[in-house]
Amino acid sequence: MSNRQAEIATALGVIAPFTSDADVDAEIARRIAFIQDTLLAARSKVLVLGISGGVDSSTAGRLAQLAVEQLRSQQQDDSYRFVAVRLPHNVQHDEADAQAALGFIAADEALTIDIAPAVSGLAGQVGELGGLTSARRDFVLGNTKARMRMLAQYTVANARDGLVIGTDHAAEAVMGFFTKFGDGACDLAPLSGLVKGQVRRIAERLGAPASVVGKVPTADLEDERPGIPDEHVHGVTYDDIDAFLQGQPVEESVYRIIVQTYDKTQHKRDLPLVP
Ligand SMILES: NC(=O)c1ccc[n+]([C@@H]2O[C@H](COP(=O)([O-])OP(=O)(O)OC[C@H]3O[C@@H](n4cnc5c(N)ncnc54)[C@H](O)[C@@H]3O)[C@@H](O)[C@H]2O)c1
Ligand SMILES: Nc1ncnc2c1ncn2[C@@H]1O[C@H](COP(=O)(O)O)[C@@H](O)[C@H]1O
Ligand SMILES: O=P(O)(O)OP(=O)(O)O
Ligand SMILES: [Mg+2]
Repeated sequence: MSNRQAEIATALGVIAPFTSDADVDAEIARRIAFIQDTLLAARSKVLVLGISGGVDSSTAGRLAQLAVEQLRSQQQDDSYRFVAVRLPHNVQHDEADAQAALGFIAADEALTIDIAPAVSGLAGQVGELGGLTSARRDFVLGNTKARMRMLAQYTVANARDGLVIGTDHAAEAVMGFFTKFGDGACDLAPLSGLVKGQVRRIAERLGAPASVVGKVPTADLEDERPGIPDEHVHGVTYDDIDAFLQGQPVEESVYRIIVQTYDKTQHKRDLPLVP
């Protein structure tokens, strides 16, 4: 393992590879306890999370649901709740996958908020967008969609005195693959420090259907190119990223892409710059 690999893995809190189902179970229990401790410390009883149909939000959502179910029984208090939020932009092209995710999570409550009217309302007021090519405008509005989802989740959380869950983990964090103050904004991030394969392993162990466990990761932010796989954008695979983070040898080109991307996106993992 190179010094940079070790330094980055440490900075992102990457945990040791799982060697058995017992390791996976222990990690599930630790993360459920983290969610519970966070709620108790914040004196909050409600968790809110957007469910896209991807494996990350499915896993974080199921952990949240299990956390509140246990709290209800431990605290003898029925007001602990998990609210799953569908946040399509108009009609989501893979809505069936999102419904399968909701079926697996079995949330106390499921809401749907279409973000399209808010996104187009804002876009109509921003003159700068008119001067962009259609592809560039679509990309810029992709980040606006991620931020609108953040606004929707915080609006629900504010109304319910709840906390917003984020789904960032080490394999996304290292690539800065989130919209700053969009899906990167949250109150607690229970998947932190996991690599992508570990998220899938946890999902599987929690009983997620194979279609959810094996769902191709996508930010799905662009209207003109729905469902672009993250790996096409990264230029490296999640297996490559996981291997890098777990200190295994990787191709020179993979190493270079990951380290360069990590350095370029450092501002997203830091607090805002101050004088
Ligand atoms: N799978 C996912 O989780 C996911 C989700 C959303 C977006 N994405 C991808 O992530 C990317 C989004 O990131 P982005 O970079 O386009 O938009 P972004 O808005 O997240 O980050 C860019 C913004 O960061 C600020 N910034 C840029 N350089 C800075 C610096 N050196 N110091 C301080 N601030 C700086 C500027 O405000 C800039 O507009 C896209 O590739 C998108 O597809 C992935
Ligand atoms: N379409 C969506 N509906 C609800 N929640 C969503 C949707 N798309 C994204 N989200 C939330 O954002 C995070 C990050 O998604 P990435 O695929 O990693 O970009 C996701 O886990 C949902 O919580
Ligand atoms: O965050 P999600 O649930 O959309 O998962 P993925 O990042 O794999 O698309
Ligand atoms: Mg996704």
